[in-house]
Amino acid sequence: MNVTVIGLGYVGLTTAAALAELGHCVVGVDIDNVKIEKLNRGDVPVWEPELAPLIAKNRQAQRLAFTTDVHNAASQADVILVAVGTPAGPEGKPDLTQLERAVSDLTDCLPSDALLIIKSTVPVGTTDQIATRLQRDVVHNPEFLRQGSAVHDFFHPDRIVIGCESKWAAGRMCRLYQGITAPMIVCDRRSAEMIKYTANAFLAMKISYINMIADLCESLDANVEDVARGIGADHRIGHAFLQAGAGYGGSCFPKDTQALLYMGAQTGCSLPLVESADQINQLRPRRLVTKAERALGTLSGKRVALLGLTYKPQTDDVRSAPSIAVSRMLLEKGAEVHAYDPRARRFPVQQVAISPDVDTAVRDVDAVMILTEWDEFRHMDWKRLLPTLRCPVIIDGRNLYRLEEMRELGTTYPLHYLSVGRPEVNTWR
Ligand SMILES: NC(=O)C1=CN([C@@H]2O[C@H](COP(=O)(O)OP(=O)(O)OC[C@H]3O[C@@H](n4cnc5c(N)ncnc54)[C@H](O)[C@@H]3O)[C@@H](O)[C@H]2O)C=CC1
Ligand SMILES: O=C(O)[C@H]1O[C@H](OP(=O)(O)OP(=O)(O)OC[C@H]2O[C@@H](n3ccc(=O)[nH]c3=O)[C@H](O)[C@@H]2O)[C@H](O)[C@@H](O)[C@@H]1O
Repeated sequence: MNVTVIGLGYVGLTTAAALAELGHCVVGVDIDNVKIEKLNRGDVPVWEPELAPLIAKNRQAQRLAFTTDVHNAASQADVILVAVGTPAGPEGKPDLTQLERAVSDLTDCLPSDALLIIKSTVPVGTTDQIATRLQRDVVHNPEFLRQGSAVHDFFHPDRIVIGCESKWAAGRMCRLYQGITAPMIVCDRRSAEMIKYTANAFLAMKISYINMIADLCESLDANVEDVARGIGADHRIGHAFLQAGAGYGGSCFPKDTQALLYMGAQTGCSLPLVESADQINQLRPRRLVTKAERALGTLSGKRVALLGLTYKPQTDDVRSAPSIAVSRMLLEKGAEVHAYDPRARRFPVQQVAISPDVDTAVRDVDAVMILTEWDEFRHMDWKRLLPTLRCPVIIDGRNLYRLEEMRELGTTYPLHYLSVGRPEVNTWR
């Protein structure tokens, strides 16, 4: 089929390349000239594992092309997917400006037999409104891929959700995804929109739940990792998303939980579980900064190195990353902040001094704070690094190291190791 994908961010670009790999003839459209020029030169504007070779392969096979010309691309299409951004606006209300523009750009070039699919995460009722406006069946097909494993997730989804009103649309969706083995959940458009928010909020609740329990573990001298292992073994709970730490970031969990709360407020329906998940998450950065303050007495005049700026490993994305709130708080308390991340781009807090490597970042600092679980940090040689620190304080916001390992290290190299929901190791003072 001829497919047009509008909006080439993490989702749109991955979807375009993966649909081409399935054998479709795909044109990716974006309003960002620079992005399209880059793609047409063979560069990939975002870093996502497996994506660059997939794009190169399908461009070479002439199944994938990029343009800013939506009219030309859409007029040939059997299927048009919209994957533009839907960021949070004031009070958590989703900002649909990009979507509105994409839909109006399409109104005068949409072939009568083309299927329009909204893939962006949108408030319940949005796809219905677009269908009414365009007077045709429009599908809502939410995306569940994760950054860092987007290509893998596209080809191995747990399910494909199709919100539509006609058998014709559902049939075309089956053809679009032919080659992918996954249960198809066909439902109405509003329920499909609701599934997306409900799934993200549930995962966010799981993380906040274990973070809440981690805080209690600290007060009661228990170990949250053992607790997570113990509860996760119950298949009704499961092991996934029980990693306590700095809290969730990224462009989706924070904005989608807030969007759900906004929808609740609009309809007079309170959502206390989601509200608590959000509140608990917002307090995670403060909790880590307080640990640093406790270990050092004061943060004023102290130098702190942040290891990891992205909201999770295997991505270059820093949107709503815990590192942003942590660095702002440290700076407010008078600390000097240095940071290293293997991939992060455009960190928004200007006063943070970005170092080219770990060695430079941690030299002469009063504390090291780990915020992203990059493999590089997991395998660091602390025996070599600890003597280069001014104070041997490690605040591990992602529980990267085993406590026995740190206790053993502490017998030869005095240190103060503070992690999340686990007993401290202190052989320093
Ligand atoms: N990032 C993720 O992992 C996931 C995101 N989602 C949802 O997918 C949607 C897209 O997310 P991302 O890919 O992260 O967005 P993004 O912000 O990375 O990219 C959006 C792209 O759309 C382009 N764009 C904006 N207006 C346009 C227009 N009128 N015509 C053509 N292009 C236009 C922008 O230039 C940008 O390249 C959002 O609704 C998000 O909530 C869903 C699942 C996963
Ligand atoms: O709607 C979206 O955008 C996507 O949001 C998440 O994907 P993503 O944000 O890319 O990454 P996750 O792996 O879910 O991690 C999100 C955040 O939660 C944190 N997290 C995750 C798991 C965990 O156990 N503990 C924890 O703190 C991560 O560090 C990260 O900051 C969902 O997992 C995807 O299914 C969804 O499509």
